[in-house]
Amino acid sequence: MEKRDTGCGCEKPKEPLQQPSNNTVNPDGETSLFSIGKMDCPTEESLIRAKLSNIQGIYRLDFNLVQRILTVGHKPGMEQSILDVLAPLDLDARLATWEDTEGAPPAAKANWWLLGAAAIAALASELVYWLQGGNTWPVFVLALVAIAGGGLSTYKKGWIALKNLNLNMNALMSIAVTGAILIGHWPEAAMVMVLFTLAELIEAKSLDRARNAIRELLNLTPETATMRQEDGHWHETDAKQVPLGAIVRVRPGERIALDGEVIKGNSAVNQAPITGESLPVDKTAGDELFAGTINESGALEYKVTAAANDAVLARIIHAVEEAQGSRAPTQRLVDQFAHWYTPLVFAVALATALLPPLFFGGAWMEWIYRALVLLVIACPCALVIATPVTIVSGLAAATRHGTLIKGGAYLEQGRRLRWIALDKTGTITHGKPEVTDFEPWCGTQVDKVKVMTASLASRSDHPVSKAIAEYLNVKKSNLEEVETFEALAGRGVRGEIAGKGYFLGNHRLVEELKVCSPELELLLGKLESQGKTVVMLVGESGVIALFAVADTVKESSRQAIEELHGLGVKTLMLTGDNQHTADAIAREVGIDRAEGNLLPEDKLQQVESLAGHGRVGMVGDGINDAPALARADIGFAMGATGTDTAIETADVALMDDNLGKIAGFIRLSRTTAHILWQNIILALGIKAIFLVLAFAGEASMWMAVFADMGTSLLVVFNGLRLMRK
Ligand SMILES: Nc1ncnc2c1ncn2[C@@H]1O[C@H](COP(=O)(O)OP(=O)(O)OP(=O)(O)O)[C@@H](O)[C@H]1O
Ligand SMILES: [Zn+2]
Repeated sequence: MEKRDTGCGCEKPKEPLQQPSNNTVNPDGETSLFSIGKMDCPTEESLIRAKLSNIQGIYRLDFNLVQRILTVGHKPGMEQSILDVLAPLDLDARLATWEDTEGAPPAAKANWWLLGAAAIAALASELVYWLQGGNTWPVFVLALVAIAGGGLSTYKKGWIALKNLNLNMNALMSIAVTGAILIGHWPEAAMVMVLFTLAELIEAKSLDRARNAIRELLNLTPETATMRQEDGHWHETDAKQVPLGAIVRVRPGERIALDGEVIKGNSAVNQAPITGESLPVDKTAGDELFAGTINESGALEYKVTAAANDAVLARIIHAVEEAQGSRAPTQRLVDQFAHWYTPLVFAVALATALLPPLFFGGAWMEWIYRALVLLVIACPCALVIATPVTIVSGLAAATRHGTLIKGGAYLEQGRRLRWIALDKTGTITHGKPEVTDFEPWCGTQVDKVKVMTASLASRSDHPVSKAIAEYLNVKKSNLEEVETFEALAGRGVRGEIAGKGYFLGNHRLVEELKVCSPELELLLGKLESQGKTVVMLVGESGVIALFAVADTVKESSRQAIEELHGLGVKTLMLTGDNQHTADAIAREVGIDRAEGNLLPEDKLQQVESLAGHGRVGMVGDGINDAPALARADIGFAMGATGTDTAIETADVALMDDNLGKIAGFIRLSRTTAHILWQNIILALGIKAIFLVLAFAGEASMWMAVFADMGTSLLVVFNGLRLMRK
């Protein structure tokens, strides 16, 4: 259990963001994170897996290659023994937490001078060999210098792998280089070793870029904040030291250092770092501010509401980093393939070295050489690295646009969505309805009706109730005491005032109470066909008054729906509101189908009934949409800056309430899939070509290393391309 120091003893620590949920859960188990400093190429992963997977008490292993984090689910108290098992692998393993992964350990320091000298020695060896027409002692010496300078670490890692009966790239390279030496190809052995080491270094560097892409978002928050001291002076303070409740000042043009609530001043704030929307938002006393956003026009004073490491932005970043650990389906497929590929090529190489000379009179030296080339080709590195780099770049791009994706799997699945179900209130509309009509129904005194209604409505958080309470504007001291107050899901509220029962609710409720009448029905029909929502105050003698409220459609909704249709995605509106209103709003924004009068479980059922027609996404703002959001293949939460629960429960959280982000997400998912397949075809294609060439004796060893290095770099850069999307 990890605790955050919120800087205030009485503050309850927030729950850590959820781990991706597709893991086996063991109720009495613990989860530990290990930082594996030298886990660069996926080859190290299989080494660790082989070591740990057979140990009693370990039930889960998750590798996050990009962050170099290994998550182990195990019986309590096993941390040290896990470290002991990992120690001989020499991978620099240590216990870690998500908080202290601050910039994952940098790639092993490259000794460029040594590598440069090794490269010169290798080239010189090649040159001398060519000038003197054969292997002379200077050729040996130069080649040995090159191999020692460039390849010792490869040999060391290769040896550890071989000892563990693991054929990783280092093992294959060590065998290939040693083999080349044994058959007298000295300069080539030297060249291959130097090139391989260089390739590894460049690859590690490019992975660092992907790794830091998300971290860089965190650098958006200033290190210091201007805090008011007890004596009223302003003082520049380390942002991490600012306690909750402190008063902080931010000048125009400055970035906001901490989450807070404005207490003084007016300004426009650019919230793009969080919402991806660069249109400034006006802020005044009482409004929320987010760390990392930019204060544009005026000076603001605000009260700090979250410690630095608890800011919305910090929590987003942790969520995305954890999301990188969950494997996308393609990645699992590729991993499985790689698992078989290397041993298979190794077997083929062995056969190539032995069979032709033994049975078909081939020349030994020639066929052994071809076998060695095959070994070089056997590395699946490019293939295995291609997927995580692409996915992580995609996740980073989405985060930059204010879309928080909770796992690579969702990014991959997004392009398959055929239906999007949308909630009405707060998703398509602003969710801030206003009262348009007030009609007393029976001859009760209007003033009394207002007080009764306001007393009930002010007890509820529902937008409709809030609108009514605001409209009636009854002084707090005049409100009646409400007893046994109760919210009736999808209907309204009830409570007792002065011993008498009252209801405030919709048509469904009125029908259930059997107090409807044809006259009422007529008026309801008229108001509803105008897109209004009607609720009624009901007393013991029947309906007392009618209130109609109308919500406005967001300007962005119409275009967002059009974009979805353009992508071939069908839309369905699901709402607890009446069918007339549902139809009116649906028509206004161009939604394909609308279903009204739905209770939360009906929304779930609607989503379920779509499941037969391809993947289904559901967009909602939380409360009565939760079951449907959970059932959908991808659940989208709107306006996640407001609620922590949205960040934590949804599969994809949209940081502001612009529906257009859904189409953006689907497009990004399609591009990601494109690049993924490009990468896989590229990696496999180049291998296939070289396999044939090597077999035909047309490929030399260092062509093979070049090809391998080139492919790795190509797929990494191709993947990083997504980051600019
Ligand atoms: N607390 C309440 N006060 C007043 N009316 C309510 C309340 N709760 C529900 N209602 C009535 O019941 C209807 C359905 O409510 P529900 O919360 O299920 O969905 P909704 O808010 O209308 O919209 P959506 O499903 O699109 O989010 C509301 O439109 C309203 O008429
Ligand atoms: Zn009726």
